[in-house]
Amino acid sequence: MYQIKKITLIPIALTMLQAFETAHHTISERPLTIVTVELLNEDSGEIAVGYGEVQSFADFSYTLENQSVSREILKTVLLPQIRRFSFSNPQSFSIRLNQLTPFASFAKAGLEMAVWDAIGKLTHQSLQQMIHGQGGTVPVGIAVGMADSIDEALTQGYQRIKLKIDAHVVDFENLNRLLKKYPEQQFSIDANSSFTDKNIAQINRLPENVGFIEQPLGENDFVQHAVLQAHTSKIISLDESINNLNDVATMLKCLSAKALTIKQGKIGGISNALTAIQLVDKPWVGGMLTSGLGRSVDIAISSLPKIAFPGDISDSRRYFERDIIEERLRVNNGIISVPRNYGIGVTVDLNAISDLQTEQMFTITD
Ligand SMILES: O=C(O)CCC(=O)c1ccccc1C(=O)O
Ligand SMILES: [Mg+2]
Repeated sequence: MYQIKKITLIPIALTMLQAFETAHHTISERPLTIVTVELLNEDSGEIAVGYGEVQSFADFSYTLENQSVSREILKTVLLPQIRRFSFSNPQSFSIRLNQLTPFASFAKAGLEMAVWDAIGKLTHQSLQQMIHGQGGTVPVGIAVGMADSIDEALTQGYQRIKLKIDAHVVDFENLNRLLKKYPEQQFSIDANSSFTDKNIAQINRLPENVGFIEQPLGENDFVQHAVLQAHTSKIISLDESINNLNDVATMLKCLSAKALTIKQGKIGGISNALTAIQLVDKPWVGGMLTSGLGRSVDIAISSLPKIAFPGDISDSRRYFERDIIEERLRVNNGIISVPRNYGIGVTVDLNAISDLQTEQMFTITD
């Protein structure tokens, strides 16, 4: 059995090399809360430190749980309870977290990520081994913000290019012309809820090389998405609509979409993500402008055999002036290596974390 001895929460902010523009907002600074968990293996007496990150954003435009809400729930609801937890694996830890509150998926995910990392280190297994992923590499895609050009994505051989669009302002003829210029290149479109049900014709006119459309309609529009999915041959993937496993159940019951954007940081953690992957037809791993730590988790999840499309996992040099891991996650011709070391498999750069810290650290001990 495992027991938590100490937890720290460290608010940090990564500086984007280039602002990332979506239909919701423009992100130039990426706040994260780093979670460290000191975990005791009660049988061996051994202790390991695991690292996780809370991936909510600064504001409410993408999801209601933002960084300050995540931290408040961690401090007042989750941490006081889990001090007394004793558990035998990450899955049972996740079940206990889900029982504490159906909300705070980002907060629970950050904590659970650190527990997976620590247990991997204590049991000498990589995250990929723990979750039964396969293969030394995975194919990856890149998300291109609305202000960015696609040239970098094309020259680097990404196996899917995700174009962020705002349906209110995009010129669909130009978009289709651009997409048809590269018939061999796989694309996806992320509308971030900017379509309405009046856009069905535009969706149906998108060329063949658009593999799927992410979150065309609003976060709560399960029924409207179902109507849309029934009237288009294109695959719809839900992102903003899915914040926990209940949302996955709703999506399946309503037939809202054929695909699901898996974001472990937003669905309550790795265990919940694995459950969602088993339940849906076409799961794939979406990005959250995460640090190298979260990106390494995404790579391991992408190596599961059921993953249907290349994930939003671009090179770790792409986004930030300074990252918080020592390794570079290098994309070569649209593929990336799966970290092999114990736990999440990367070395956290503690100097970077301390230099990027924005607010006081919070600590609890048993
Ligand atoms: O990390 C990435 O490469 C994907 C970026 C991305 O599309 C995104 C980034 C921040 C918030 C939401 C989204 C999204 O998928 O909608
Ligand atoms: Mg999205």
